[in-house]
Amino acid sequence: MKRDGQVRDVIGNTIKEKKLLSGAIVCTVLGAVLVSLVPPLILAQIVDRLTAGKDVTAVLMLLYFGMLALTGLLESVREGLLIVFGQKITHALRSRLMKKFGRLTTDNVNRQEPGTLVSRFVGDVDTVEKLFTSGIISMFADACRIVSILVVIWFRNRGLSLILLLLLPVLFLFTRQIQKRMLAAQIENRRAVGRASAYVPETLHNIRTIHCLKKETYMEEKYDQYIGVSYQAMERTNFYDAVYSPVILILNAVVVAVVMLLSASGNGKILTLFGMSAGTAVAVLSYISQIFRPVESLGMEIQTIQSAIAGIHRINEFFALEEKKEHPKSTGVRATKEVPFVEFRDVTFGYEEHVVLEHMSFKVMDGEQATLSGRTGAGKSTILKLLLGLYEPLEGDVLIHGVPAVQIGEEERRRLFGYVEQSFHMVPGTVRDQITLFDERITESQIRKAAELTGLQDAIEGLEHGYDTICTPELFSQGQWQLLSIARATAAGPSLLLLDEITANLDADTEKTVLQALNRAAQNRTVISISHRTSAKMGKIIAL
Ligand SMILES: Nc1ncnc2c1ncn2[C@@H]1O[C@H](COP(=O)(O)OP(=O)(O)OP(=O)(O)O)[C@@H](O)[C@H]1O
Repeated sequence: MKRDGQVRDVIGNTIKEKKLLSGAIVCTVLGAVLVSLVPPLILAQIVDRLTAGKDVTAVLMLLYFGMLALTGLLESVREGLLIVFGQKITHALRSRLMKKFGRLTTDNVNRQEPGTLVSRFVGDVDTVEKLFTSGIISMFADACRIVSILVVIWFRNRGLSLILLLLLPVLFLFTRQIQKRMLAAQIENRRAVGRASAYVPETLHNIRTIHCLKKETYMEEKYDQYIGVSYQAMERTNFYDAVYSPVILILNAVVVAVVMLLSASGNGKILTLFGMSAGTAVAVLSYISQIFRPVESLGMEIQTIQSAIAGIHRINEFFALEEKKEHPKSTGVRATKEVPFVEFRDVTFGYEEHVVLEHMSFKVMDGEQATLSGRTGAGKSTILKLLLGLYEPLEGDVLIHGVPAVQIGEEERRRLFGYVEQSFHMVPGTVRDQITLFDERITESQIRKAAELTGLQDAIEGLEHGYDTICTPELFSQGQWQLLSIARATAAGPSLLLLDEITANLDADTEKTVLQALNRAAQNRTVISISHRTSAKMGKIIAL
């Protein structure tokens, strides 16, 4: 596991980078705790002066309201700063997650389920943000608050502080019990929501099959089942929430009543513990309500921290996934007459335990055209993946102009390879973006040349905004999308075209158009293709 990939390090780095912000948070947290202790003490003095028939000075009144205002101000500044800090953490974490995603091995990328991946980036990162906005720091502030109030009450009414010392642990345990149950329900809810959100894109993906097999009812029932589990878990959370608050309020009222009754009892012994002036009584009342609130929040904060720990654990699991090996990148892959363009030299490769290619050797020379042929599952697409450097051979060498395919640098890839798959994968953006894939090195004339080569230029120019039209799935027909695939593959002028059953999903007429475009694109290029259709086979046959 790479240490620098962990959530803890992202948080640590953010604290280091934002020293001023972190310092300001500590100051406002401690400041708010200390300043909030003062108003009840001033109030006690005011009430004591009034009951003794003395005047209350304007300064005392102003000080009281001033301290109240300062407490409010410090608390709001603290909340604001915490939100900013939480957002910095979120930003840093999401950027790090995306970086990690880009570095995953091809196998690990294939294994990611869209719903689960989205919940790593969204839900889990949000729980880490909450750790700061309403978890660990608020918990520290609340703990400071409870201790400081207990200290002040100890000097004002020893009896009450003893009652509170006995009561607070019980209250805390009760709170924890409730929160634990709530957490279990929330986790169940999150899992159900994850399953339900993953189910929607999955269903959309298979919607044709579902309609063909008339499986709509099964689909609806399955979705209902997922959201049903989620609603049940939410109802349990709401129930605990509804029970907890009234219990706390009643307890608060009972403590106040007991203390007031005892302080008015007239019994000398009781009064040594509970006796107090009218002013102190007012202050004590205020402190009691102040001490219950943080105990109540403490439970919530523990829950937030627990969810964040679960979120952190899942994010750390993602960070621990295996990354692509770093290879020294080649800077200049040069074509020479003596070295084959593509060479498989005694290659053995398999996915985990499953060996697909054994001691495979073949050569394709510069400008040559070859078709990979073999039964389904023989490993034809795997050969293209090895050529693209997505996987490394277990044994032997996969060479492009004598250089191992995995060592070909990013800059060189588009100049070397043009890859056309069975179906087109649209990227969000315009028609131009589909062709360039946001590669700024591809010029306007290269874009137009690629469109012309595939015979798509009239269709594109006929669109309302031409090359700047935003793409939607219904913009082109299936055959036209496949032509756009060829335009995308040839735009950067690559010397090798890799074609993976590009006409597999097309009717005979469209296949003819695509093959004509392909023949134009294949001029002066090396081509390795896979096709089961005899009509689409090009050049020499490499049998698997
Ligand atoms: N990412 C993967 N993880 C595990 N096994 C895989 C993976 N990709 C392919 N395979 C397996 O490797 C074998 C070869 O697959 P490949 O797609 O290369 O075959 P193919 O010859 O192109 O087949 P087809 O003609 O049906 O497209 C198959 O048994 C397939 O199940």
